[in-house]
Amino acid sequence: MKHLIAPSVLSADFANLQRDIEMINSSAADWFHVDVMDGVFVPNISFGFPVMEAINKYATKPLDVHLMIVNPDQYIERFAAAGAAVITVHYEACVHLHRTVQAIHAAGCKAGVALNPHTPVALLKDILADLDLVLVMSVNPGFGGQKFIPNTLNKLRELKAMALQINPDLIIEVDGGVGIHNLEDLIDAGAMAFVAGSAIFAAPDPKEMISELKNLKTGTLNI
Ligand SMILES: O=C(CO)[C@@H](O)[C@H](O)COP(=O)(O)O
Repeated sequence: MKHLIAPSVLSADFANLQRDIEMINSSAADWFHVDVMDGVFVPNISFGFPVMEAINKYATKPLDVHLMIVNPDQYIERFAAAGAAVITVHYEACVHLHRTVQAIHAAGCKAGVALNPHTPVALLKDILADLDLVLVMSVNPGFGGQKFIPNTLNKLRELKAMALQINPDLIIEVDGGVGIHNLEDLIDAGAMAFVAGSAIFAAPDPKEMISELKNLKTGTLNI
């Protein structure tokens, strides 16, 4: 399997959202990464259902929805109805994580769990078999344009080793400070899906940058 590129809509130009969505549609990207922030779980507010529905109206690729919100359970069906293909909740935001994962699957979506930089990968051992995806945060969630935290590489290696034992089909995604400068190291550490915001939208030619990210390492991943 070739690695997946998920441009983060958070870094798009919201005054020209349809234009940026169509750029992603016509690019080498695999998914749209949709960051929902509530101002409680993270110190920032992004957008909610109206924007998510607008993205879904024009997007022709799966929506990979990252919920940085408390009490995600109460919104899962609405995000599924708004077009989510993958719903990722935060480990740190869920008291009954297994129930939340069941609810995501019951809503017809793939289920992901995100880990903040300080949260050990080992805490996922007893839920890993039930997950489709783990999102390893390589910055503290809340803002685009932050610097990649190097310890993420150790976390990815540890998660990859766990996944090989427990859930070989698991998609390992990484988010925050990802770009052409570190993509190869991240692939080597075990990641296979890459969220990129500023690396794409601050590039002179965002569509060309998506192609560069997609084609950086030739061949297929050993997953
Ligand atoms: O979830 C988040 C931030 O909380 C990310 O998806 C960022 O939007 C990634 O932005 P860059 O670090 O790639 O600029």
